[in-house]
Amino acid sequence: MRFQPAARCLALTQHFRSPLSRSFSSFSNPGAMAAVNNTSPYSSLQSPADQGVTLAALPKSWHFTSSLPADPLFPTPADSHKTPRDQIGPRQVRGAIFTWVRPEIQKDPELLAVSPAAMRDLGLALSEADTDEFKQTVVGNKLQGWDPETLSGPGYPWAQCYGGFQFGDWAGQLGDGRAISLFEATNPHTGVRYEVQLKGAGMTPYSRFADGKAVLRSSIREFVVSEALNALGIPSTRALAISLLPHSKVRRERIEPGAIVVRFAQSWLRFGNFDILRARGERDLIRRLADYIAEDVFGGWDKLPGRLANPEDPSQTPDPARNISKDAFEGPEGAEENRYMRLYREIIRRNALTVAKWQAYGFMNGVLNTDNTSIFGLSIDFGPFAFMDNFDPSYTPNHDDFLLRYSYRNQPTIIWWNLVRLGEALGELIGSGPGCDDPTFVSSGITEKTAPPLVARAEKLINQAGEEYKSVFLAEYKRLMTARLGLKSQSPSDFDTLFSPLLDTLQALELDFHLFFRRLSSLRVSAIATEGDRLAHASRFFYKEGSTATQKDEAAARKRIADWLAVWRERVVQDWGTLETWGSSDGSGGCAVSDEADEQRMAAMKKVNPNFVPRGWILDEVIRRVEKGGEREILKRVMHLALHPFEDSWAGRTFDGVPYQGDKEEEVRWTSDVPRSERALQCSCSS
Ligand SMILES: Nc1ncnc2c1ncn2[C@@H]1O[C@H](COP(=O)(O)OP(=O)(O)OP(=O)(O)O)[C@@H](O)[C@H]1O
Repeated sequence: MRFQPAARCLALTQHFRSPLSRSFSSFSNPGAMAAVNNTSPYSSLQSPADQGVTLAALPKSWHFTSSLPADPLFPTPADSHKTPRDQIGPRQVRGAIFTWVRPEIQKDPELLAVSPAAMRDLGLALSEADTDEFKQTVVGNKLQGWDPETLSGPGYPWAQCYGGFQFGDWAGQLGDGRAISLFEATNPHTGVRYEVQLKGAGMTPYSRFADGKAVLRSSIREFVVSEALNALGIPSTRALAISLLPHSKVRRERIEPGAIVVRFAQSWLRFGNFDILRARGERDLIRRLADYIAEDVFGGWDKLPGRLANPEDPSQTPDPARNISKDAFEGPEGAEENRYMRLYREIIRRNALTVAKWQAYGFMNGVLNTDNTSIFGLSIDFGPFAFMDNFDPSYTPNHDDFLLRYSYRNQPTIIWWNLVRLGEALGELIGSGPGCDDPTFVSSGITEKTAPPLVARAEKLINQAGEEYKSVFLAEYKRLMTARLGLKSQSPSDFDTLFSPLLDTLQALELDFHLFFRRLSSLRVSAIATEGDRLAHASRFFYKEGSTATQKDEAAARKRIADWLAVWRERVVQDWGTLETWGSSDGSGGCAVSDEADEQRMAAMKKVNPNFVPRGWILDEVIRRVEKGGEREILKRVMHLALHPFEDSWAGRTFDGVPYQGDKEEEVRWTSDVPRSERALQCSCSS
């Protein structure tokens, strides 16, 4: 396996290490959202396609809390509810996966915006956003499934206990310090179940030294990016709504307005949920949590991927077999894989796919600690995230990340580093192989005698899994880059001849990553048939004012881009050309791309190369205008673009039968060159 060609986007080879070396201990009418100017627009936007249900009718459950152990201090919801809210302060919580805790009551909350796509995906009618039931539920004032009078009901809110490695060091107990889950909701049409959660709803036992609040600034960022990532096809936690808390003044670097984002995910479990149990030696809880994830989150042990045909060469098994029975063991003696290995494999593969998408789309989380790495493979926790402006592999959006640990280039390595920590937590279960259900092992764990083969097996399997991670990552990265470049087939030489030279060129010439792909999407093959054509068209990739790099030697910059375009054009002709079109305007030897085929290629490229990404400077503008100017519509407009990122334009068009007014000038500005002073912004972790 070669990693050199991908050096611009991954540095996987350096940081692989012996895994156990340390210790063993659009809603149906998504266009609707921004189509209006009134402050409570949603009811006017119902369309016949709105098949959603009311919040009250949405099927709800509490599998998480009924399957896993609660904080012993509050064994039942009633115990928690009877306790005055201000007495549920920070402390260490042992022997538990979560604590029952209700959100604080919020006075005069103002619902600022909802994501129509999120409403749709949850199965909610958009008109629900206008109801008091909805507005009170999304800030935690109204609890679903709980009657405060009788202190009873099918469910009660909770906060999770987790820990984490932050910037490589063990940070101890973290937990949901300002997130409180309300219920699980199952979309009645799709059957997909989500855990619905508030962020910024008050203190929990996991708040440590902080206040349980979230500021409007970071809430807007999370609200928009969660939905933007999902619209780009990148797995992410989601955001349903954002509310302003007018009476909440939050102290950060300055006093800022408080807000609550209601968000949802198929699972909010993080690697940190296992880290804390391992750190505390709570091995029975590790097993219980692993069982819960396999059975409840992933839908059953038989859904998990089995052993690879040839673990030495994972690329031979791009889609490992599933439907393997819970108790099956696969593999040779000393490397037998049990169901916990299959669970680990599922988590590895999901995260490999997600980080490949981040790399292909130039997204950086900014703080990839283990408490910010999802068991479900979702992008999770949006602090100092960013989309790449100028392509720079060493860029980190995190102002405080001096060592560039979470820079673009390092993301694949870091996710693997985190996966190894997870492997350590699951190591005993993975290493036990065919003995995982042995009663002595289950009750008492390993002994001096049983440890060595167990450790050896776990080490072997986790190391093998590292190869699988790389393989899944690379395959997905190649797939996406192939699509982004408008190619139908993959060639083994693409990494060396196309991808790496492109990334090198973007970096050397300080070109914008996203604009490059989008502008390439509308470049006709017939327009770059000759060297002269290519040199002429090269400048479309420059900033209007030229860049520092191109100003130095614009002719050389044009030449470099033209050379790359020549290689790209050949590959496009290979994939889209036909002998029948010989002699067409393209005029390439023996085989050419018809105008019709080229139109198809350009349309396909536009479907994978976004015109809009919520860059730092755009979010800063939105925040400024909402905070200082009291604007509200801008939130709806930015969300509309985030939910329809691949369109050429938005204002004045109709989306799913609903006219969208928008703001033409604004969207042209937001999809053009990033203003010079606003490129590659960084932000701090304060939120
Ligand atoms: N204002 C706050 N009050 C209480 N706890 C906080 C606050 N800010 C952060 N935390 C806690 O500190 C830890 C790390 O914070 P981080 O910023 O990574 O997470 P977050 O943004 O609060 O949460 P999430 O990962 O759920 O989006 C988490 O345990 C988080 O709950």
